[in-house]
Amino acid sequence: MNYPVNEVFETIQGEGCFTGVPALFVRLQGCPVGCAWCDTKQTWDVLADNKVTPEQVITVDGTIGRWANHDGASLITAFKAKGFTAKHIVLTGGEPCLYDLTDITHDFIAAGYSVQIETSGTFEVKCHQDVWVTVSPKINMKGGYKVLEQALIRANEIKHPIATQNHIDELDELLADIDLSGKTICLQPISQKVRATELAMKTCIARNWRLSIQTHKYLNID
Ligand SMILES: C[S@@+](CC[C@H](N)C(=O)[O-])C[C@H]1O[C@@H](n2cnc3c(N)ncnc32)[C@H](O)[C@@H]1O
Ligand SMILES: Nc1nc2[nH]cc(C(=O)O)c2c(=O)[nH]1
Ligand code: SF4
Ligand SMILES: [Mg+2]
Repeated sequence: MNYPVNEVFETIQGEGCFTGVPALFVRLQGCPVGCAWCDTKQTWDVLADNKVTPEQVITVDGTIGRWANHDGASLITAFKAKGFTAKHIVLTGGEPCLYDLTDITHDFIAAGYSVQIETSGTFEVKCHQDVWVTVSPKINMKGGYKVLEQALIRANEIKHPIATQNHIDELDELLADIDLSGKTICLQPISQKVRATELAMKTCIARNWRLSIQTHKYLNID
């Protein structure tokens, strides 16, 4: 199956449980969710005018939202051609679960990579059973509670972006009926704001949750 790929790069995972792990990022183009504070707004629309060649997306984009079709095999070939050495692949976006990720995650795992998906939980998560699923729940968004609940049940990690106490209260309400055993909960301050970071730290200490700061933004790397 082909997927619209916006960019591919090797870096250090900056967020969540795998913070610090060398990783190959595969960012898929397309997201209809529309978070006001989204840091990758260029990935929202899949515009025919922005279609480029498959070779052109094997590098950082950052602003344009250009895309090209790839499948798992063509991406693995591209990783090798680039001399990438990371063994962990992060499928992000955009919203990667707009697409059925069964094929691509099977290809990556068969090739010996560990795989993580970053998703908003607004579409059903379809992937290999060994994939680490990070759900960053987008509450009251398109998709509805049933879909979000399915994603939260599948999640290995729930990484919630927060700015105010209201965001924490919403998360409490959302998680009230979910069995959280074996899942890690992280709070991630929105846009490195000082007050959000203080609130996240305070709440993580009180609840024994994990703080996820976007370390790549402090390091000025991709
Ligand atoms: C760009 S999203 C792509 C994956 C998927 N659409 C999602 O929302 O999880 C990757 C991660 O960045 C987080 N994120 C996006 N913009 C952010 C911001 N300004 N501050 C903190 N986290 C942000 C999202 O919540 C998500 O955890
Ligand atoms: N270094 C780095 N870590 C990340 N973790 C999640 C990211 C994302 O945009 O999904 C991201 C990203 O864009 N860069
Ligand atoms: S769901 Fe993810 S990619 Fe989509 S707008 Fe929200 S943060 Fe951005
Ligand atoms: Mg990012």
